[in-house]
Amino acid sequence: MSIAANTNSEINLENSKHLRIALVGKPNCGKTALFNALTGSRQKVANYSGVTVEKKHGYFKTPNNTLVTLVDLPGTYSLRSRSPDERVTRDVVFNQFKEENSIDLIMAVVDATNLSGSLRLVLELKQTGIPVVIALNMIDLAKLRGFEYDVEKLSSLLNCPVIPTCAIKKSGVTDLVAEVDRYNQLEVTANKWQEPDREMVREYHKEVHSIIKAIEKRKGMPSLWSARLDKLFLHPVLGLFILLAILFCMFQAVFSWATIPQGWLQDMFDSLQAYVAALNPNSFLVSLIANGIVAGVGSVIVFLPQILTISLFIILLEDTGYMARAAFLMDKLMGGVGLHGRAFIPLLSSFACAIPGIMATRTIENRKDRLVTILIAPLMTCSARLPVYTLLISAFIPVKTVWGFANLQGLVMFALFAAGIIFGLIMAFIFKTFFFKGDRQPLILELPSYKAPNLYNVILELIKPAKSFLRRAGTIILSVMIVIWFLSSFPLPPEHATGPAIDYSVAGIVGKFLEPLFRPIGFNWQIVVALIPGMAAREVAVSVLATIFALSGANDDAIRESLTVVLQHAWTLPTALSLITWYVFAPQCISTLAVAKRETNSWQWPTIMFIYQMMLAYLMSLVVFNLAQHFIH
Ligand SMILES: Nc1nc2c(ncn2[C@@H]2O[C@H](COP(=O)(O)OP(=O)(O)OP(=O)(O)O)[C@@H](O)[C@H]2O)c(=O)[nH]1
Ligand SMILES: [Mg+2]
Repeated sequence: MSIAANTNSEINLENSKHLRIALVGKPNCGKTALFNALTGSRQKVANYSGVTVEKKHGYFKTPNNTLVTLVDLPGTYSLRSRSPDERVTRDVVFNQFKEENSIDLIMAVVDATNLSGSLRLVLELKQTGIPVVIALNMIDLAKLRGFEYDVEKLSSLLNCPVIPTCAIKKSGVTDLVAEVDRYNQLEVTANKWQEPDREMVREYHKEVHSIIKAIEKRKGMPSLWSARLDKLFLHPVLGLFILLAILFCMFQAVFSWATIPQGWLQDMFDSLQAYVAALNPNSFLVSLIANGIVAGVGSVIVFLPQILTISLFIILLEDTGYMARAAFLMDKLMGGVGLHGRAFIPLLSSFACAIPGIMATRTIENRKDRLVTILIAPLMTCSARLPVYTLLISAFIPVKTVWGFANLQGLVMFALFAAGIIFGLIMAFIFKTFFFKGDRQPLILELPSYKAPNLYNVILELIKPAKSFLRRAGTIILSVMIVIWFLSSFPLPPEHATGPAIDYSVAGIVGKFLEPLFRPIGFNWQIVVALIPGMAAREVAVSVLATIFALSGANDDAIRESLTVVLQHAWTLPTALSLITWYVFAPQCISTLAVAKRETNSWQWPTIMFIYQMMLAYLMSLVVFNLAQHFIH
């Protein structure tokens, strides 16, 4: 069997042949699952089209000591390639990337439950002259649905090896690797591929049809369950209701399940902070560790259960195949504001983080549609906002049950997410009407069949956000917090100072200098100080507040209280509401702007993104602050 290895350095390049193999196939046929099975990688696998949007490399060695570089590619139905992600696949097949060598072998992945959708691409691939080996994947599902094929005949008709595989169970993988070892027996011919015109497409279809007729020993049935469930989930009224119910449960879960482990973590960090602080109240080092590191980083880490809860919901929606249905349901609504139906999945991914969301827009063909989607992606509530929302909601929104069953805090969180979506749609409408006029293309998206979520995959995908969250806490947040501690502690106050030491520090001075600018929207100087490093990573704002309040309280021997309680005393409700509003809209993330620059290849779009978000945030906070003051006082 193959030896899994992920990095170049693990492989001894001497004394071995080297082959470059590309995985090519229609979307959602299991290319990445096969890639992971062959190379031991952990690339994202999910049950909808357009999961992979860029090329990924992995490595393995065959029993004959051939070193293989395997390239996982975005799915495509044809080499004609329309959208940016599909173009990557075509460019790899035709060796358009200067920095890479040409492909020696194509591993064509064919969905055994849907041959007609897969074989046309195989016929095109055969035209390239590059040797092809076919993985007849999802053979388990095909069998289950009653399909039976004459594999040998398929192999002779297409004149290439065909290996039945089940990528998620790794079955057939050994045979596939054995075919790689027989590479020398395969013929390389000249490239005869031409961009297919209508007539050629018709010819291809005919050929596919006759191949299927010749090899199909028994015709299976499409999944009965999928058809039944679709009647429910795709129903124009009931379906929307179910979608809303699912999202509602997700936010309720954040404030019911997740708050329990969050409480444990909070207690742990509070005791740790108190313990460290008590070691030597006058030492700077102790203060740095207690108030800067433990209070700052701890205040963010306690939100891990929230991040995991939302991630779990999204992973389950992706893995079961529901996500593509949600895209269809939303298509009408999104079409109403001029958004492309394909914008749904990138926007939904932006709930985890705008960065993969913006990258996922590569599946959108039309540049204008893609730009609009990129511009509004940051308005979707990413997980980095969760700590800020949760903290402020816990501090200012009472724990109350409304309508007999709903948790009020969960409802407010739901409303914040909804605000992001609604304003995203409004902005899309404005952009589309004034800047990117154009016709709307219909959404063509193959609906995957429903599957029970794969436990291994769910755990694997859940570990990823947990890891990246903790990594952020341990790197960027930790380093920002150390800097913030210094800026909030020095210079030291003059000898007979009356106020807390932080008032005399750099952070205090800068915050107070900028405060007038933010006074109309109700922000005090502590918030202003928190917003600046919050640009590096949104959650940092929570850490900064924790440190500022820890330092402010350190002098007057106050009993250490949790940040939630401190905030309740320090801020008014209008201020809190204004800050929450700011977080819904403000461009508080440099990495998002950087990715927007990379994906659009210009500074123009991230600049527009920054300016419109800033204006929107200020304006909305102003409105909310004034309304709240008017009604609450
Ligand atoms: N039952 C079964 N499911 C499979 C098999 N291979 C993949 N899957 C599932 O099919 C779905 C799609 O798999 P991916 O590997 O993400 O497909 P892909 O071809 O990389 O998709 P894109 O990147 O979107 O083009 C996932 O839910 C997998 O778990 C298989 O052989 N049998
Ligand atoms: Mg993939």
